[in-house]
Amino acid sequence: ALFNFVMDNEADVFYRELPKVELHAHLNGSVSFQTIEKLISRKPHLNIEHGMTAIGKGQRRTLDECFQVFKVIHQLVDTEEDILMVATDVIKEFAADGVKYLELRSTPREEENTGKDVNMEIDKKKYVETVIKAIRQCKSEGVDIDVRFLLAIDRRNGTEVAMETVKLAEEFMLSTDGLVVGLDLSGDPTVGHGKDLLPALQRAKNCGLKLSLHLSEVPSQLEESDLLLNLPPDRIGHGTFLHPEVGGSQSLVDKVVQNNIPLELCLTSNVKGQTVSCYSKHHFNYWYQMGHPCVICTDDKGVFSTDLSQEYQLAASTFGLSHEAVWKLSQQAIDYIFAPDTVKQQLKQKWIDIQPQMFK
Ligand SMILES: CNc1ncnc2c1ncn2[C@@H]1O[C@H](COP(=O)(O)O)[C@@H](O)[C@H]1O
Ligand SMILES: [Zn+2]
Repeated sequence: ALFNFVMDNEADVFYRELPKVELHAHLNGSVSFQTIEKLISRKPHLNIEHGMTAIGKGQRRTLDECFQVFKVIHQLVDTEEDILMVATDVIKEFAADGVKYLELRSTPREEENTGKDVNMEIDKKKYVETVIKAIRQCKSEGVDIDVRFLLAIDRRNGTEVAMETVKLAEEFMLSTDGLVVGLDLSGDPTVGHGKDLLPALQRAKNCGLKLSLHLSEVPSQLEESDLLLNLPPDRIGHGTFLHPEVGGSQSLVDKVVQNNIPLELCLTSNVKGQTVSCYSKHHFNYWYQMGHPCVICTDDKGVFSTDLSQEYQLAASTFGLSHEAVWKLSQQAIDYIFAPDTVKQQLKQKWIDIQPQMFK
């Protein structure tokens, strides 16, 4: 029974051995069952149970309920020690799943930890430094994965916090020698408006930070999506309701196509969060058929009880992709990473080295 929580299923060996690129992973949504166990035992007074932090097999929640889950996880992850452990565990888990390049994203948070040791206080700068420390530690331990970091703007927090986050990202881009590569715009899509965040996002773009924006994750955001597409962003998260068949518009699709903006697609996240009714109706099909750049991602592997191997296998079984097509899908994702060309070349070589073992 314990293992039911661990993972819905385990992917077949082909998908586990497939070298993969993960471009859409929220740190606190990626916390595994095992790590949650450790956090719960550190904080028994919170009375948090597993059912509150993950959505298991066959279960679904509204998107709104998903955002309640993040609040619970944030309660469990509120000290420097927690953040360091969570980031380290998440990186090692992605590596164990065959991910060779990972862009982690996380919202810098400040936690007062009132009543506890003053040393436990954490500010946004310390938060970012701690994630970077975890990335560097994994690297020095020889974990076989290249990890980059995107600072996330929670749309709920408005103009000023967004600008503050951009400045922080700018600072860290320079001081970490390119480990911080860009920004993410995320958070409850029903709260706040993209227009308030445009100046901050524009500034980010101007100073060389890359942008990955959650766009049209829920219906009826045509105006906001249009505004944000004019930036344009370097990648799009979800884009579930961009195309006309689901209430989007052809002009939005045209903007995405003309700017050749890759989509980060997260099948289980959308099905469990109920913005997509079933796997076969996922918009992966629409964009993939068109030959548009699509990258399979997990979004929140902990909360949605999945991993990247499973997501590739689900895409393949749902849409009838051959092993060759799946290989191509994972290989093409290299072109859409935010790290520089030298990194892309290294990854492409890795794929070339691994290919013969997988197609013998
Ligand atoms: C399910 N679809 C989604 N849509 C929008 N934002 C999401 C999300 N899933 C996660 N996040 C964003 O990531 C945060 C948790 O990780 P971090 O604390 O930043 O590491 C959430 O609070 C939310 O802002
Ligand atoms: Zn997301």
